[in-house]
Amino acid sequence: MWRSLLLRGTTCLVQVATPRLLHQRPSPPLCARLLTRRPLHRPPCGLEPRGEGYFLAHGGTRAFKKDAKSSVEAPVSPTTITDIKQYLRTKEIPFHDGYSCLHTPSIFVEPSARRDSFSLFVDKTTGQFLCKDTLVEGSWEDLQDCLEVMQKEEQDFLSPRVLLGYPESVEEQEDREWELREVQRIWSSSVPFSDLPEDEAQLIKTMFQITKISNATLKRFGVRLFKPTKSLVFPWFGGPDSSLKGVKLLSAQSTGTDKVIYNEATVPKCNSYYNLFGLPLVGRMDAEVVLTGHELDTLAVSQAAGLPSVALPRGFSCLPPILLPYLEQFKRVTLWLGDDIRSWEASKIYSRKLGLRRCSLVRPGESRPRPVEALDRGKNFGHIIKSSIPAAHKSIVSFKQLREDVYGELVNTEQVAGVKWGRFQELNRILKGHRKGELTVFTGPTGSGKTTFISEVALDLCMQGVNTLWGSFEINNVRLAKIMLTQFAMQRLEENLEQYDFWADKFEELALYFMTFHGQQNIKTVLDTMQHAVYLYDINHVIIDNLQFMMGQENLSVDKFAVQDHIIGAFRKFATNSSCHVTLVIHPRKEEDDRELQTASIFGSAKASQEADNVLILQEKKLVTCPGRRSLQVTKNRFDGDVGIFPLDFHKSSLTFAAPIKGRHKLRKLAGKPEDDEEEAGEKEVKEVKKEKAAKATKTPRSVKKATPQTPQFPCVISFG
Ligand SMILES: Nc1ncnc2c1ncn2[C@@H]1O[C@H](COP(=O)(O)OP(=O)(O)OP(=O)(O)O)[C@@H](O)[C@H]1O
Repeated sequence: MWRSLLLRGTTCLVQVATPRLLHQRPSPPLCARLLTRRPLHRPPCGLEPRGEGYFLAHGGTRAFKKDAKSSVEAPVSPTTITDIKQYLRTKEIPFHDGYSCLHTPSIFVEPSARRDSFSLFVDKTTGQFLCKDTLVEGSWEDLQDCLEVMQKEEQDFLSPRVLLGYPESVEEQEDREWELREVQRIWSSSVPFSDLPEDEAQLIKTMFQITKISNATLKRFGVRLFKPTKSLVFPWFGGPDSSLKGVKLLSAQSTGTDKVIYNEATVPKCNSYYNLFGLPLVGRMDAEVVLTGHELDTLAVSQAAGLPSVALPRGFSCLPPILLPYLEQFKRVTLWLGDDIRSWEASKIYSRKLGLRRCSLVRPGESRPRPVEALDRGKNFGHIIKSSIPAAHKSIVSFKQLREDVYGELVNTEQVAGVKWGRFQELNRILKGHRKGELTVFTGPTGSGKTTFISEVALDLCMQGVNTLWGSFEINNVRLAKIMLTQFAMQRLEENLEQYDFWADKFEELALYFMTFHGQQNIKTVLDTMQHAVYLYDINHVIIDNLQFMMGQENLSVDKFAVQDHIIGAFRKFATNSSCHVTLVIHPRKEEDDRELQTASIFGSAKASQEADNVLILQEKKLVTCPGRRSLQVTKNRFDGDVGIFPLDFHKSSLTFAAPIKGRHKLRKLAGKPEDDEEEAGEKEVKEVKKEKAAKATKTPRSVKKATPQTPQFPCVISFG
């Protein structure tokens, strides 16, 4: 098969003979989402893969496939590090074995002009490559193609200008130009701190609780003030020419108490904002860095510890692999991402990406707050960084090594219980929260609303910063996204099309991804894709709707329930190993008209029910007084044993669920260990009846405002000018 690479500028096609591709297509690029200002008539796009685009850059400007939401496909030919090394050796390409990447000489720079002889980085996990000198990037297959061309044409380098995967549409070009203008406009109308009158500078510093950060530090990092919104402006300088690529604006809002809420906005939008703030100040020979979760923390570390420090672009919510090459030079990386359990968990996960042996982690605690607070409280930074814990852990540990972890769990019980739902207080009450690494099994009668309900449950978490991946095998991604968008906007957008762009723009900022599978799938392919997405997008929650779509490919000559057990076991293992929550939708094994479903209605064997941490059942009958009304029953909760059931009202126009109005229904909480209740959950005498507190939730109308993501990871929109 011949593969085409479009030659930019000359518009001619180069055809590259790649025998390897006779049997397989290269994996499509994993695309970033681009800021869009879409005219209303345009339909929602990009939920399904639309042909193949390549992820190659041109002249320092990234080319992105324009997708409204990211779709994730299975890596067609999962590349192993052994394959990559083998290939490079056969092509006689020298390489260094780095922490997360292999380093090779860039084939996009003339040999005589190479500043750094090893400036092309190949990700050891995915094979994605990036040339730091030219910013050309692409898949492993793209790189192989380039090498084949070079060899065939006996060249010793390729011009980066020849490579661009797909032509930019007029609209894309307009968007990019608009962004550039916007970045320039904000930057040029912002004022350096040193140009502000002293009292004004102090006032702003007080607002942001950074009174201890000196003007000199702010100046070194180029932080400015954007007066119209009283926002701090953090610049993104990048590329070989260190040009201005974007800006992040941080605004502070007082809550009346001594707490301050920060709102962030970036241009370009957060999903294509790849700034490691502080990077331009890192010297070529620096071997140590402190990685923080916020620009202000990086300022604090730099000032107080005198160490190089860089901040992740989206807080601790993700570490995009495309940034890994920039961290390769460091022999020691200290991760000091925040002061809570979520940032601590994230630092453990990111140290795997960065290479465990060079990473050490600052454990959050009373004496180790986040850096900007540590500066405020006069903490000893040298001591905190020195006492960070090596990420590489031994297989066997003593209680001495665990005691801090145990203490951390005891003092942070609320955080340990997981992320709280914003819309489902009853779930918070029973399950306490949504925790990493757990497996939830969810079932309900056919057509009862399982997909609709779990969609809102997952959306709610996603809005709290839980990076989410959907595997919807039954309904296609466009329909699923439509359901989610309706739930997000809490209204029928069909009747309010003029609001479509407003909600779609906000929805697009959620860290929400979709697998592009439809129909029967092989479990291994699905697990490979999930693994891939966890690495690329730091996914915390995967929803598989539903398990039956993995059964068809397995050998059903063996016992069907044994197959189901095997699949559930595989998801269980994935959840544990990847620290990722998996929610598995399963059709019930049997449905009888006059009985509610039970845990036993789902599983083939007791072994399988042990694998799940949580079992949730959407009940449709009998347990409630009104026929047709649904209830959500939790029949297993490994975290603390609480189980229970609560009624749900369905709002057809917004496709959302809510607790019914006070007094009409009662929340029933079943006492005892969940295992005891499994058989009798719906029939047993309810031992503990609680007055429904849901009134609180219903008193506050679920307004449009509530649907707006407010977390620091997903910035609110600030309008400029
Ligand atoms: N509580 C409810 N009351 C009435 N209709 C509902 C309710 N929940 C969902 N629906 C509607 O029922 C239809 C089926 O919903 P959904 O696809 O979520 O069910 P499901 O249980 O996932 O179906 P399946 O068993 O086929 O997987 C949809 O049109 C949805 O809007």
